[in-house]
Amino acid sequence: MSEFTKTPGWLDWYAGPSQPRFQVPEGAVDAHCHVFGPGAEFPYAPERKYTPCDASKAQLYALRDHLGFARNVVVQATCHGADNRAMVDALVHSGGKARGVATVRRSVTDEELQAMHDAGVRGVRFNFVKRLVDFTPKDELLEIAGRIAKLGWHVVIYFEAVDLPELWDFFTALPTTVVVDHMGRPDVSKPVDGPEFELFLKFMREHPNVWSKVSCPERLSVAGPKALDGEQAAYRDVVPFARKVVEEFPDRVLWGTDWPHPNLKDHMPDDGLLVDFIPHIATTPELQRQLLVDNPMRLYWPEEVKG
Ligand SMILES: O=C(O)/C=C(\CC(=O)C(=O)O)C(=O)O
Repeated sequence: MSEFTKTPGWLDWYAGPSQPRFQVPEGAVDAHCHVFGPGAEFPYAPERKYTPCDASKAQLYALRDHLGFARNVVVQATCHGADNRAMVDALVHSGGKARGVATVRRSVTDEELQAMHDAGVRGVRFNFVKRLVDFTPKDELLEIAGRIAKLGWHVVIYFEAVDLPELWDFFTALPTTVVVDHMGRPDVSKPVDGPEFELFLKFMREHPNVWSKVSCPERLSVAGPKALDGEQAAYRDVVPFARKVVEEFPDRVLWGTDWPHPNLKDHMPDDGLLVDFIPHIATTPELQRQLLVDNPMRLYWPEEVKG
């Protein structure tokens, strides 16, 4: 039993997800997911902004197998702060089938970075979503970026669309591949060809080192319908945004479940139905293979990619 009490109103991950109708291609990677604790083994960080339910590596890997994925990229969740032990433990027990993205502070040593590299970490996450983290000075982040670049790692950035103009200069100064979480969280009630999303597309167009995860429709959708009760065309308002990114940048997109879906307030999606969202945004077998296999393999397992 964990001594932690969940944040009031916390929604637990969906137990017993459906079998997806969409069969992901062989070797598919769930490139954005998390583990939470378990809190009794890997305590949540004192500075956390939420206390989740537990979501263990065994539960994550059972979901991977159920959905038909071959591998995972486990992203450090903010409830663990810069204590990467739960994430690293998941990598170490994955049989080489998981890579990770860490959160580190300036005080991290070269030995600690190397140990994380040996465990399978290939990136760091810089989070700018104010409800999730306290502010970290940009000079500290740039210093970290310079250090992890030497290991061949990349930077994952999480921010909300309205903050892109202010963060632009910082993002474009990063010396690594830069992966944006969830398309920079567009407001999907605005037009897909409006100025806000256009700015994000311009960010990707002008910077070939910028990639995007086209994930989290359940977080971005305003109008639904929800991925529940067998819904085969969920989150229709997100489709034009994600499809646009997939079609314009087919070799720089990633997809992930975001299991166990931290901080959802409205509903918890059925992960099987979330997989059924994929063919709505990557509409050909070629685009699906790039999104789910070729791109994540190039970024996270380059040593296994020939040529
Ligand atoms: O899981 C996500 O991608 C999004 C999150 C949580 C998060 O990033 C974290 O806790 O680290 C969110 O929007 O609350």
